Amino acid sequence: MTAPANTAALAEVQDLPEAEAAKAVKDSRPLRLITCGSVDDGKSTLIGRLLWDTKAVKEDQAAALSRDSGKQNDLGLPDFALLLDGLQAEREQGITIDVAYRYFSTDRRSFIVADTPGHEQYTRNMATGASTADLAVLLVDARAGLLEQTRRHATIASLMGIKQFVLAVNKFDLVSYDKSVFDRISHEFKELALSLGVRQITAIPMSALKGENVVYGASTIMPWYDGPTLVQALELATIRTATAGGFRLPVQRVSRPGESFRGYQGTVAGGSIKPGDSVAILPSGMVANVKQIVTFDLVRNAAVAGDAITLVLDRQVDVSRGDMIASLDGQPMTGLGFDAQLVALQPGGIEPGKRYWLKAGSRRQRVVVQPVSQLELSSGKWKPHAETLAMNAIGKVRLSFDELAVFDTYEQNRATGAFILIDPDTNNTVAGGMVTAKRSDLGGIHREGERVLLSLPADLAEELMASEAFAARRDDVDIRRISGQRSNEIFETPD
Ligand SMILES: Nc1nc2c(ncn2[C@@H]2O[C@H](COP(=O)(O)OP(=O)(O)OP(=O)(O)O)[C@@H](O)[C@H]2O)c(=O)[nH]1
Repeated sequence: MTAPANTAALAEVQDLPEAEAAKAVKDSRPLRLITCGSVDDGKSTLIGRLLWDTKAVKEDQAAALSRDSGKQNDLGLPDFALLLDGLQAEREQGITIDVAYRYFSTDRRSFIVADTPGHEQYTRNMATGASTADLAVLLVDARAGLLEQTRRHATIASLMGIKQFVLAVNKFDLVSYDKSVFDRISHEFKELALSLGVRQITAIPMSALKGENVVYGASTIMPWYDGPTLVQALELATIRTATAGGFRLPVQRVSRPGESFRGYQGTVAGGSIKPGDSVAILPSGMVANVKQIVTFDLVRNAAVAGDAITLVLDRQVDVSRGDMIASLDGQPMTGLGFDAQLVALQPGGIEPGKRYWLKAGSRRQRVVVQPVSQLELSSGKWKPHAETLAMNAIGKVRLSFDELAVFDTYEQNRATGAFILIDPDTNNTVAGGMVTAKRSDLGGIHREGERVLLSLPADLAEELMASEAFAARRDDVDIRRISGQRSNEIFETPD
């Protein structure tokens, strides 16, 4: 099929119901998507095709492509996958090995696509791409249907909070555009998606190579299909708002250029703030009001998520790098124990009971990880009592900290609910994960050298410190207050 001119395709897109079209036009933020699937399903070809047909390929790039490739496909078109070969290693090995971001746009919307690799050992890059995406395009080869790798990627994408999937049933030209193949694969996929809690699913039969149902429709070849093209599905997808909750500023730096000025710098990770608003400094729980919001060169009257700011408070408080400044209403969770889900990224896996470094934003803390269960990809079920989580395994774990940690759930805030684990022996990143809930542990008991450290809510800590029992143990027990938190609040926090 010869692709029609680009404008003709966009005219087709504009035939969408008015309300939907208005919604799509209004959204000026780019939609972020990932493409994933097994090796050779055609991801690179699909992205190349998207870039080509939306005219995102610059003329010089296009010329270079024709010159360079010498490899035209059987349709006499350039090999689109070559558009994506940014990395030398990729050319050498003929595979995609890192996350590459590409940009394209239509009249309706702009898009950022993360091309994530299909090889098993690169699950980590897939997780990286998925952590910021609004939508996942999962590719399958129409001849092969869903594979274990498709299931793994769909699972990671859903764990990363992606709620919209497009199933691209690719290479449809190789199955004679057979409707029954499409029905079977899309049915199987819908079952998988539903088991993952994903309800917004669009399955599209397509040929990335020939450009059918990617940007241009293919009604003459597949008259039985009356759904959207890939681009139409992307234009109508919703952009997930990263944060539903309150203001969050993970403090990256304390700025003290002179005696009279002290500001706390970082990038707003959620919500908004204006002068006069009350904030809590976590984990200490101290409270202050915002005096001034300063950016690179001006004083602002408000800041929102994504802004890099310096916050000046109205009083002297103890704030250091790694602390979180949050709105007083709707604070993040502070505690010593959290439930999380993670993906193990290194050959050694995750060892139960080992102390790792947890890095979340500007904060780095010691943590002990206890696997609770592991996802069995073939059945989609959680198997209890996981011991080690091997590489690529997806597990539910308990995180236990020595010192108070501050998190939102990933569901509520992707910036303040996500973390990576670092092996202190090798400095390798061994897992990427998301916090799912706070555990209602009542404080914690830890040993630091000869001394025992008891972390308790403020009221219990005070009670204990006043007791005679404690007076006798003063030399070997330290009591630490979990400030701002009282025991009844902890007991009432749902697990
Ligand atoms: N017939 C046909 N071939 C296709 C189609 N899409 C991709 N291919 C071919 O399938 C092969 C693999 O495509 P790629 O785009 O390199 O696959 P990939 O999934 O990106 O593979 P990796 O980068 O190795 O993960 C290439 O030879 C493509 O030309 C299609 O729709 N129809």
